[in-house]
Order: sequence, then C-alpha cells, then structure tokens
Amino acid sequence: MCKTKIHQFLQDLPKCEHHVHLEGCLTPELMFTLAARNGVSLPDTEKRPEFSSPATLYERYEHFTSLDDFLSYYFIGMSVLQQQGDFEALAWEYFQKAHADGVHHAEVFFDPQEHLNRGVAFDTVVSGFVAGCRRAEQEYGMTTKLIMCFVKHLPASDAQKVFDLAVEAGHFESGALHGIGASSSEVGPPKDMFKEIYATAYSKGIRRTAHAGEEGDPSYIRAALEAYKSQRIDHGIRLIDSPSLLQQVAKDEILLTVCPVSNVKLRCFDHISKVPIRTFLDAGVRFSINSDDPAYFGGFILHNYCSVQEAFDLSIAEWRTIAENSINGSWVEQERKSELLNLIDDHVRAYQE
Ligand code: HPA
Ligand SMILES: [Zn+2]
Repeated sequence: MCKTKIHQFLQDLPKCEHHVHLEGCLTPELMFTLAARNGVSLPDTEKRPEFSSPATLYERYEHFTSLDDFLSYYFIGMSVLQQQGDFEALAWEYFQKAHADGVHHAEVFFDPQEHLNRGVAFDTVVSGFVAGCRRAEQEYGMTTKLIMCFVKHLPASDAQKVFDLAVEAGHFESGALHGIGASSSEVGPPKDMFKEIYATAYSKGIRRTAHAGEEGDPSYIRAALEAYKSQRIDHGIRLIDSPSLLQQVAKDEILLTVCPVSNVKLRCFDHISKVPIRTFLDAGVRFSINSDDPAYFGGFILHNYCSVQEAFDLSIAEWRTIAENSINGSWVEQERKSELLNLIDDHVRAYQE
C-alpha cells in the first residue's frame, strides 16, 4: 500500500481530520507503559489472556465482532490515563502521526464522562489534551479543535454535569473546547437522549455533531439532525438505506465524517469496497475520510485514504472534491479555509504538471 504515485499524492494531499477519538489513539504499548507507571491493573490475564502483552492485544484487535465489542476494549484501555501528562502524551502521539500523514487541521474527540467516573478531574483531562493541541499548533503549524463527546451508555444526567462543568469553566468561550458530540453504543439508548444539552448548545452557538447511522438505521441520523440540530453526522453510512434522507443531507450540505477502515473492522461492511464512497460522491453528499480509533483499527488517516483508493480507484478530480469538502466542512475560520484550499490547488497542479 502507498507505493504508487497516487499514494504519494494522497500522502502529501493537505488533509483535515474530523473524526478521531483521542482515547482511540492509545496504542497497546502506551497502555502498558501508563498502566505500570500509574499502578493501574489491566484485566487478569488468567481470564483475559489477550491482556498479556501489546502483541496479544493487537492480535485480539483483529477480531472485533461489533461496535460494543470494540468499546469494551476501548473503555478498559483508557482507564490507564490518570495524570495531565498522560492526556498530553496521548494527544501528542496522535498529532505526530497525523502530521506525518499530511493532516493540516484536526478536530479531535474525547470522552470526559468515562474519566470523571474513574475519579480523574475534568481539568486534568482538558488541560492535558489542550496542551497536546497547543504543541501541535506550535511545532507543526496545524490548526486543532477539541470536541467533547457524551457517551450514550451512561446516564444523560452525567453528560449534563460534564457539559455544565465545561460551560462554567468558560471552555467554549476561551476556545479550549470547540463543540460537542455524542458517541459509544448506538442501538439501544434513546436516539435523542441528549436533546436538552444540544438545545442549550444551539442557543449558545456551540458547534454540534453526533455519531449516527453507524450500526443504527437512518432514523438515528434523522433524530440527530432534528432533535440535536446536528451540523455534521459522524459515520452516517446507513444513509444508503434512505434515498430521501440521503438527498436531504446532500441538499443541506451536511458533512459526513466517514471512517472506512473502522466500518470494516467493526463489521458494518465486509470490505472497504462496500463503504458507500461512490454513492456519496455521485449523490453530491459531502464527506471527509477519517481514522476513528486508529490504534485499535490498524492505521491512521493515510491508511484510510489509501484503502479507499485501492477499492475505488478515484480520479484526482474526485480526491480534490473530497479534500475541498473536508476543508469547507471544517469548523475553522474562513481565512484558514482559504489557506488550505490554496494548498490543495498548488498540490493538484504540481501533480498534474
Ligand atoms: O466508532 C465509534 N462509534 C461510536 N462510539 C465510538 N467511540 C469511539 N469510537 C466510536
Ligand atoms: Zn467515532
């Protein structure tokens, strides 16, 4: 993979990432290091032999059976994060990889409820992740935004508490946090369980996105758009089951943050070629391509771009459309968008000369 000329083009193509969970960037190596340093016990290896070493965990990650199966590992993994420096180190590891993959602008998710439930202070989490973001901005000239996700498997009242903490701390006004999202188990919890929080966010002008239509049917996407007034949809792949909603999403210029490798690893599709990339392109649905939980799914953003290219053999004009849509769908100032659009123009011209 990534040996041919087009793969070099994809590596150097200026990218925006909109759908990556920082906790999903925790490699087994860092997990074991932090567990030892912080005195955190990972599961008993008698009962769970996959927790014997990074190698055995990587092997287990090859066989996720569903979103919830993956999430059970994801939530155990993040339990090793305890100190401000752990959160900073995790974010910095991600930004180094993203930079190497040609990411210029990254909007990254994190799940504060899980950390608070383990007794980690909200400020420890936010200040650690913010420090990682600032370092990426200073060292790489990247632009970054932090998006706080609410998790659907915990009570909505917990989500409300964490949202109130963020608002009271002035994090949205200061720019430490930029938006809200909703993630974790999809099918089961009420589709609109955070509707009061999203209504408050809307009234305060806080950006809104939500995971929907990953395992759940199109009614989950409709609920995110209607009950949450969500400005983006994370995943949204089940739109293929509703041509009318697909047309509406195209018309309303809602950006889908698609994660092709994740969709195969979590068995939403049996092969990348089934991810509706071609359908979305043909219908004029805007989407970006993203890594979701790269440490668990075997590759960062470039791996997703290259896997899509292998499966769909897209033209340079189609890649240009994807790259431009992902810039236009970013939550960043117009001046920065123009700068990134110019970089794409230069890159495509240089390739064609
Ligand atoms: O792909 C995902 N879906 C839902 N929740 C998540 N949390 C981390 N990754 C995911
Ligand atoms: Zn996700």
